[in-house]
Amino acid sequence: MTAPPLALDIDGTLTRPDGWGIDPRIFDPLRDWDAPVVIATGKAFPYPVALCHFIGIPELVVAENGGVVYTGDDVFFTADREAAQAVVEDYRAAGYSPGWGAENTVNRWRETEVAVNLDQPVGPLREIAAEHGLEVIDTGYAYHVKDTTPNKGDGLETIAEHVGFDLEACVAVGDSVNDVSTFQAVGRSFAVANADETAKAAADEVLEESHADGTLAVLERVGGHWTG
Ligand SMILES: O=C(O)COP(=O)(O)O
Ligand SMILES: [Mg+2]
Repeated sequence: MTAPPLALDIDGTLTRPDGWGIDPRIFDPLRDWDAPVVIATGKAFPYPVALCHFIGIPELVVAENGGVVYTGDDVFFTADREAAQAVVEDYRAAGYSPGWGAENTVNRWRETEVAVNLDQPVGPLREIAAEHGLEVIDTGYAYHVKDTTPNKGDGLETIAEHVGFDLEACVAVGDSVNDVSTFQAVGRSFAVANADETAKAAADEVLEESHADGTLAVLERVGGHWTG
């Protein structure tokens, strides 16, 4: 009769109905959640750490699409940034730009991949990434130039092992292709209504509600009366 561990994406999943900014309604239920809460995101490491800090929950974090994993005790890096940086240098040499401005905070603390603004041409980016043996994923919030190996699901497994919770009991919510590995790693997965087709196809259930409304509906459903 206890609450299940949670694996939650940020953008598209904890966001306000207009898609941007954290919905403040998620703070109290997550702070009071009676089981581990893992924030699994494509965003750079400081963002989910800060989110946990401001919610007031232990820092259990998968960042950079699995490139950085934090168990609360140890940090694991499963890729390095150098290869992605080389792709971006070639992209620049071809006349393009990551599209964030010179002193951007999107990539400033990013350690294992590089993000490119969605308003930049993705065709040449994909071509150059492929030449370097890397991939480009589109989360609906940014293009991520990354090593093909890391993913959120493997990061979540690392955290579950260290913290000691059962992934089969874990409930995940997400909205995009970078959440598919999370969905595959857990016992029960939900895609919010605004999710992309890949995430919807991979989820056990597609919610009627969008963004944080979807996540709040899941918390309502599974909180406290979970039987596994
Ligand atoms: O960083 C992104 O592009 C998306 O972030 P998310 O994985 O928390 O949705
Ligand atoms: Mg997302």
